[in-house]
Amino acid sequence: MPRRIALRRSAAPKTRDRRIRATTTRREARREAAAAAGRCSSSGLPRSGSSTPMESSPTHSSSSSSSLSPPPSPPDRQGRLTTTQLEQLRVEQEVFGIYRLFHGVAPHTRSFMIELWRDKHIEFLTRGLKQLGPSYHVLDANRPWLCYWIIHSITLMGESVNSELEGNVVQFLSHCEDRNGGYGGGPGQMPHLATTYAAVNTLITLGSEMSLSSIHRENMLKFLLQMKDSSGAFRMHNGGEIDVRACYTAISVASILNVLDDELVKNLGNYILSCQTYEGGIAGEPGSEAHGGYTFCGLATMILINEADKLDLPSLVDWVASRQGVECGFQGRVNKLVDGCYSFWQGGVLALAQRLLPIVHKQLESSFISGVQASAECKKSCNFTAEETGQDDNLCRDGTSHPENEGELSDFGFSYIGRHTECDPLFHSIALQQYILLCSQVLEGGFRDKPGKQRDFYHSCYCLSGLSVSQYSWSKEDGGPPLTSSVLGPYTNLLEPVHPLYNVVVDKYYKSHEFFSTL
Ligand SMILES: CC(C)=CCC/C(C)=C/CC/C(C)=C/COP(=O)(O)OP(=O)(O)O
Ligand SMILES: [Zn+2]
Repeated sequence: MPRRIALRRSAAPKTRDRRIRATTTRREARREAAAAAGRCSSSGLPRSGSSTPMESSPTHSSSSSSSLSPPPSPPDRQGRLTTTQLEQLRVEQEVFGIYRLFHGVAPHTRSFMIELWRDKHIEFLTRGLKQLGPSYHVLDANRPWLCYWIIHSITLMGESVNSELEGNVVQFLSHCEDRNGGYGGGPGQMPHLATTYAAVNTLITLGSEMSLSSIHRENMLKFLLQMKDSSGAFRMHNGGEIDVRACYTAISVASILNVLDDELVKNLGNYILSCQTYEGGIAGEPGSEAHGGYTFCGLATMILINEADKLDLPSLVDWVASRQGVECGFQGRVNKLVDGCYSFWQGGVLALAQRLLPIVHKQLESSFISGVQASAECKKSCNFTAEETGQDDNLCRDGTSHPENEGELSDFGFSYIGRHTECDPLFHSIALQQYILLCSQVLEGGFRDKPGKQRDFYHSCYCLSGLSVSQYSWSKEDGGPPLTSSVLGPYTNLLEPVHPLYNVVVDKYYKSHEFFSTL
């Protein structure tokens, strides 16, 4: 599959130049790491080859995984394992995963187990995408989602689909677009906010002129306004349910396409606020239980409409941080099992909150005396200054609203990503990478909820998105190459960074921002 790395420098504004440099540095760093490891493919990825010395030599004994046993043979220099090695590794991975689920500590971690099996993932994902053709009938109302999960996953690994597949996807999504705006789950189906979000994120991730210009923004705005309820919230579809997911998908689409207006935002913040529970997290609708998926949707929406300071952020952060368990992964809600997909839903919330820490401190200070002490403690480790956090952001840092400081509604997603933080991650990022690579990664390609479950495209997308968020969680500037110590396993495991508000790869976001801000 061809790899497209070319980025046009010509009319790029300053910020974009900075991004291009960051991208180049990231790719160079990954390439250098691959070269040092003896894997010299042009993209820095392990390459599949034909016969290798490892394959023709006798395999190492299939002895136990005790730490007294001799160190395992590494995979060959091209990153391939023999069938016997693969089988042994699978058994070890299952045992390790199950062991971790019950005991929460690693018995013995073998270095080659923590490798990201890129080629296998790309193979699994590309095969899935090709199967989405006209004869596809499984999950028929979900095809835009499948496109997004697969194409976003491929892009996170620094690859892209070939132009024929891209053309097919753009054409297919055009058939799903309603002539009055929005996208349905398949051709001729009723437009729905979830599939609209999936279709728009797919087209932005593909990123070509053909792809971006296929979206009819005026109709989209009309559709979004139709989904707006008098309460301020949104419905998933005409006559459909109202919930926080609908609010997020509507606002994410409006913001990224640069059509967000006051009418869409009216009373929305109060609705989301009414979904924050006594636990600290956010529920799907008022009166329900807090859940990681909805907490992500609620917080991202509030940031995009510049009302994050209305939420009780200290209790939200506290609730989400407490969802990372001894197994190293995240659970979605209290008393439930960990699951790889929450690596993004919960990990993403903490990545967002990391850049809201000045508001968290202010809320703690103005609440009660123990809050002031906690804030002082926290400040000592975070070391904020006004200049560091104040670069063209319009979020209130004193917990109150200042309409005179407010910028254009569609700017909040853009200014958020350029923001600098001195704060360390709010979760254990290496532990999360362990869960994703050791328990969720399937060696034949793809990711799963947990050991014992089947791989699927949804979990592949959100495990990889969570992995990216974790790898960059120590970076003080968004998108800058992380230190090797922030990336578990070989540096070739490094993924592309995502824009955590929309969950699209940052470079793709910048390209779309440039495209839609000039229209
Ligand atoms: C953008 C968009 C559409 C976001 C969706 C966000 C999301 C994942 C919401 C979660 C929905 C939910 C209540 C799952 C619980 O399932 P469960 O009971 O099977 O899982 P659990 O035991 O882990 O809670
Ligand atoms: Zn899941």
